[in-house]
Amino acid sequence: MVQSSVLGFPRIGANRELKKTTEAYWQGKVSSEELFKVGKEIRAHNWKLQKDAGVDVIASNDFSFYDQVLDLSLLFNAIPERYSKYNLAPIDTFFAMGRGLQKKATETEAAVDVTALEMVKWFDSNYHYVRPTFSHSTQFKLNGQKPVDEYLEAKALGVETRPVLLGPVSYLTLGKADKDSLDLEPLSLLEKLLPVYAEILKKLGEAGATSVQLDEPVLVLDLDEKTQGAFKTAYDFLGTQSGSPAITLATYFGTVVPNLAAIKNLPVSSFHFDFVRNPEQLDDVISILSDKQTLSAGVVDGRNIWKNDFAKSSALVKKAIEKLGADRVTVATSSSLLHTPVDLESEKKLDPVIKDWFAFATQKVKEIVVIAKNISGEDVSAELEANAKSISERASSSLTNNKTVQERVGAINDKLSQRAAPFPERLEAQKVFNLPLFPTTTIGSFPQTKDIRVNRNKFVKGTITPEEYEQFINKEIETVIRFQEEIGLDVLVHGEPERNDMVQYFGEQIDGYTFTVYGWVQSYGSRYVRPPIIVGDLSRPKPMSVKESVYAQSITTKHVKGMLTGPVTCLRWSFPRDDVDQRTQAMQLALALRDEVNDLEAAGVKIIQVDEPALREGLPLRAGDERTAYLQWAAESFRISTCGVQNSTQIHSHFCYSDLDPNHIKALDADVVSIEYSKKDDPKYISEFLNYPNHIGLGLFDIHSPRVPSYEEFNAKIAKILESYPAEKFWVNPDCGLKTRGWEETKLSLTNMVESAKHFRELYAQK
Ligand code: MET
Ligand SMILES: [Zn+2]
Repeated sequence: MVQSSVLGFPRIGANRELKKTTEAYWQGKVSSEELFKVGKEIRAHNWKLQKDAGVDVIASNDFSFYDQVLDLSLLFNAIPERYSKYNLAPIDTFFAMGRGLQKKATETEAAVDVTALEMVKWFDSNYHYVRPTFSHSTQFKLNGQKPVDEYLEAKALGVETRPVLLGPVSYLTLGKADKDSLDLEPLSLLEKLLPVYAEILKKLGEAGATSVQLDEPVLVLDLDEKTQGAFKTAYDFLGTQSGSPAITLATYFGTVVPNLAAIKNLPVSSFHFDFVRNPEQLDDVISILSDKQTLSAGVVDGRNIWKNDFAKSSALVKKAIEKLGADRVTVATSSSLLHTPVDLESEKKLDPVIKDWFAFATQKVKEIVVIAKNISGEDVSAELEANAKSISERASSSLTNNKTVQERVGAINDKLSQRAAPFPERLEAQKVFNLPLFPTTTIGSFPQTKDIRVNRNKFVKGTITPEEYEQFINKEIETVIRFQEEIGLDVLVHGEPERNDMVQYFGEQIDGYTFTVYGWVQSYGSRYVRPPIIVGDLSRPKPMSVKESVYAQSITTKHVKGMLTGPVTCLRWSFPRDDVDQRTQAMQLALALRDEVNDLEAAGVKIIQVDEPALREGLPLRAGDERTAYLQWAAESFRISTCGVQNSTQIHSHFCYSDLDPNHIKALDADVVSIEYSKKDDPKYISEFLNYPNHIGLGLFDIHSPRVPSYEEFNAKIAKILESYPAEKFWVNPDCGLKTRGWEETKLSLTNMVESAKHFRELYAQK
């Protein structure tokens, strides 16, 4: 029998139970016991679901209350002193590291005030992990034993699992040196870290685990020699400890071929590779297996929602079996299913024709089992037949093709992606805005209050009329406008109250998209997104955002910035088609957005921001032709969206939560960009932006945290930046939109920020 394996299951719960309970815990409404209970229920549910489906290898320790990388930092005691010094309960230290904590002193407890650790995109996905942060004083030791506890918890339920942990080389490589230890090379800590890994593996062995999955996703990146060499050091050590479970070394999201030398001859029992992304690596990876090593073949996509093509997957697995024998091959998901929604069955509103093309996590679990059965010669002919029918119906469906759109994309020429004049000339034309030095602005969204959500739901359900809803939205816009006027912001926004999500809102107005009701996927912590699904060719039947921006502009004499989501971000934060290349989908979106930008301008909105926070995340993981091509079409699609305007119209763009390369941003030729910066605090980062030719706002406070930075803190930050950064290019803004924040902290933070900008304006006026 060929075995089946799932590398990890979504942990948010079928009804987002995790989010509800974690947020209630943060608000002090439920106890930690209640929180732990809900975590336990979700885990039990997930394990049982997989066991009932017939999966042979089920993961444990794939659960986390915030992030699995942060779990490891806690487990290994990589806790910077600024968190540990408060002696909080472990779960509170954990959350403080993930999201910061600010608490007034009480009679029994001291005040707490600490910012979060940096949060970064997980490879090329929209999941964010909390970056491990090391200093010279980091003392690795076991702090609790979460993987063991969860293994035993599953065992007690009658489910034998394979615990999963991020492997040591990836854990260190994905981390960084803390501010006080900038000369520290994370990988230099390997020798210190390995004994602690060995200790937890040994404990797992003692608890009865026969195998563990160690994820080493950095193997799909370009690695220097030192990092390549670290695999040998790490696994020669971990793979030869007596009493430790057998190791499956797993990679995903790309090809491992350029790094094969680094993992050849390692004493591990098994390798897992992603054959959804890179089926062509099969022969090469098989060639490094020793006689006893087994192969876990990732053939069901952990990153998308399309139904698996059983014929194709079976063919690949059979090819592997021909070389290795059936007892040495496992059928697996390509990666953890963390990146897919939980259950397609919850979707009652989807067009049944389209629904038949999809598989969510629960369905993917079943797919794995069917493929394994098929290969083992069990009779699954009914499933195979239904699958083949669904695949061929989608391929020939009229729902996916729009000739007009295809022709318009075919007619794209260079002129479409060039502003009429270069930046210096545009800057002159944009003096009409009469902005002060250090102009202040925000990134677009303001707090999405309960009131907003309630009214939106009423509107969706039809219990209030479109007119009533519009009135409600206008009232919200007015509140946001008045507040910004009051504190003296320079470029105002309408606050985006009408948007449930920055991609979904536009997707819903673009033909070719479809939507789920329960298709939530974790983005970070308790923040989940519901990516819309690109099913067919994309076009915009009518304006999407003009009404709200025009209303906002009509009630103020200050400049209001129109807000749009860029083509790359729309693409990246959707589930894309797998039958058309990404460039084509980006171009279709670019043309739809170009019409929108031009409509905004014609309606009198002369400052327009097109957000591209996902630009970096889309970058192919390895240098090479694919990456060069991506950078080219990504920038081109942004410029197609934004280059149809007058020189005097000011185009802004915004980027967040990724390590940005100024060259990628430069290619967009936006007049002003705002980038996340508050947690970077790294002089190297700012120096990279020194030569950025256009204007730039470095984010001054973390919007993921309720913490309010003081006026003095803003002053210190700005002063530090201005030590090297040219004043005339510098905009003042937060890291990102404020939609996840409450009004109280928003008011205080923005007021302090604006006051600080005014302070520097005065200082510079005297110069
Ligand atoms: C993740 S980037 C968000 C940009 C958007 N305009 C907002 O303010 O929410
Ligand atoms: Zn942002």
